[in-house]
Formats: sequence, structure tokens, C-alpha cells
Amino acid sequence: MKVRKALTIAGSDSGGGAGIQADLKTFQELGVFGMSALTAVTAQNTLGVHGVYPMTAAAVEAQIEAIGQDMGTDALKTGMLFSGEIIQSVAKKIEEFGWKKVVIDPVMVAKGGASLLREEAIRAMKEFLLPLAMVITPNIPEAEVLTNMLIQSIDDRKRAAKKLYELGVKNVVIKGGHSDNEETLIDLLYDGRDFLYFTSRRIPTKNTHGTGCTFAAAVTAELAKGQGVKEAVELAVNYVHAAIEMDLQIGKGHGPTNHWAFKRKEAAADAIYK
Ligand SMILES: Nc1ncnc2c1ncn2[C@@H]1O[C@H](COP(=O)(O)OP(=O)(O)OP(=O)(O)O)[C@@H](O)[C@H]1O
Ligand SMILES: Cc1ncc(CO)c(N)n1
Repeated sequence: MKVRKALTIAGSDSGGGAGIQADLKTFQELGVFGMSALTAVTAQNTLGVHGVYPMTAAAVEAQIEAIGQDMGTDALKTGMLFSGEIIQSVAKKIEEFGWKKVVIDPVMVAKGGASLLREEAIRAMKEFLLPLAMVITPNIPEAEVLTNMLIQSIDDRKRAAKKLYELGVKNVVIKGGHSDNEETLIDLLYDGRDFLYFTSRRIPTKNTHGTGCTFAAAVTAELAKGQGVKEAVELAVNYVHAAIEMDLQIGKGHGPTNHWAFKRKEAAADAIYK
């Protein structure tokens, strides 16, 4: 059997809940071989970001090049990219290797408010990276920044999704974690034609550190396995839901999610229906 591969181009979260750590755990759990190119190291825990140490753009390029020249990848995702210079390097390498299954998680700020992307980088992201994206997965505040819109209603989100589509992104997912509905949340997918709504129950917990990274990583893993975008997004919604539901109670602040949970839930369901 052919092993599928996925690459994450993202920052390191020393606390293990977000960034490349979340991505690699998710890839592994979904049966895909994970690879990484680091853009920055953060000193981070469940209480916040205590330091950001970016890599040079040359170091980011060298990592991607090493992977592209030897192993290749079936899909890739980007997370924290930090600067316009790193974004340009990443875009250049994606084009050079002709990678098409590209998931952009436009990470801007961590849950505690620390900035993970310089202001100047937004333009580079729109100009160089978004046109290469098969899927983009902003949360509501990130979609607001990328579209210069205030997003309050679902109709606002639909308008924002259309604007992002017009920037060259083939599929837009605007996630609902930041909406003010306390009961349910909706992740919205727009493929240039239809809007699809993925509705889930909002779980009352403070342990949601890394949900965005985990979500985009699950989409990437499924695309690597050959799934369509709709199927990949649906699985990612369920994967993250299980990870939040069976949280781990680690740390004193916003704890990580449980990357094992989805498989344990599946195994339990298998045992029941056998
Ligand atoms: N309390 C919750 N209960 C259930 N699902 C949630 C909850 N919070 C977030 N999610 C789900 O987690 C996924 C990520 O959404 P969210 O909007 O929180 O991303 P994010 O803000 O980018 O996360 P991050 O903290 O990593 O930056 C979505 O599928 C969303 O529906
Ligand atoms: C390294 C890193 N990437 C992404 C996020 C967003 O959750 C974070 N907190 N840290």
C-alpha cells in the first residue's frame, strides 16, 4: 500500500497543542506520514506566548526544498508564517514544486492575543499565497482582516467567503469558533458555487488551544489521502469536535485538545456495531 504524505509549514508551539505539533499529531492519527518545515519557534504554553523566534526565509526555503527534492508531498498546509518575506519564499517553493493540494490556515494571533503574523505580511499573503490555495480556513477575525469587512451575521460570512474566492482561493472555510452563539456553531464552506453549513454543538470548555491548526491539519491529511474537499472538511469538523469533547486538562490556562480522541471514538463505535 502506498503511504500518503503531508507537509506542514508552520511554527513550533513548545506547549504541544498548536502549530506543527498539533499538525503532526493530527497527520499521524489520520494515517498520513507527516513532514514539517519550521517558520518560527515560539516559547508557548497554555497561558500564552512568551517569545517568538523566527527562522530566516532562507532556512524555510531550504527545509521545503529538502522535502520537495526527495520525498515530495501529497498535500500541504501552512500555519504561522510570521513575515512577508517567509510568505514569498513559501509561495515560490509551492509553485516551483507544482503542489496543488494546498491548505492555508491564515494564522494571525494566538488565543491570548499574541501576534504570530506581522502586519506587513497580510498583503503578501493575499498577493502571493491565496492564489495558490485549494482551501483557506480563516476564523472570523482572520476573515475580517483579509476582506476588510466586519463579520457579524452568516450573510456577512457568505459575502466574505465570496471576496476570498475572488482572490483566487478555490474553497473557503470560515470557521465558527469565534461566533457569539453559545449553543451551536457553524463552519461555512464555499466552493465558488454552493454554500455548505457544518453545524456542531458548542462545547463549554476553555481547552480549545490549537483547534484551528488541528482543523486545517485534518483537512490536509484527508486531501493527501485523495478525499474531496467537502469530505475532508466534514471529517475535520468531526475530528476537532472529538478532540475538544474529550479534553485532557493539561496546563493552567487554555489547554490543548485531545488528538487521540477521534480514533478512540471510532474504535468504540466499531466495537458497538461489530
Ligand atoms: N467550543 C467549541 N465547541 C465545539 N467546537 C468548537 C469550539 N471551538 C471551536 N470549535 C471548532 O473548532 C474548529 C476551529 O475553529 P476556531 O474558529 O476556534 O479556529 P481558530 O480560532 O482558528 O483556532 P485557534 O485557537 O487554533 O487559532 C472549528 O471546526 C470550530 O467549529
Ligand atoms: C506556533 C503556533 N501556531 C499557531 C497558533 C494558533 O493557534 C499558535 N498558538 N501557535
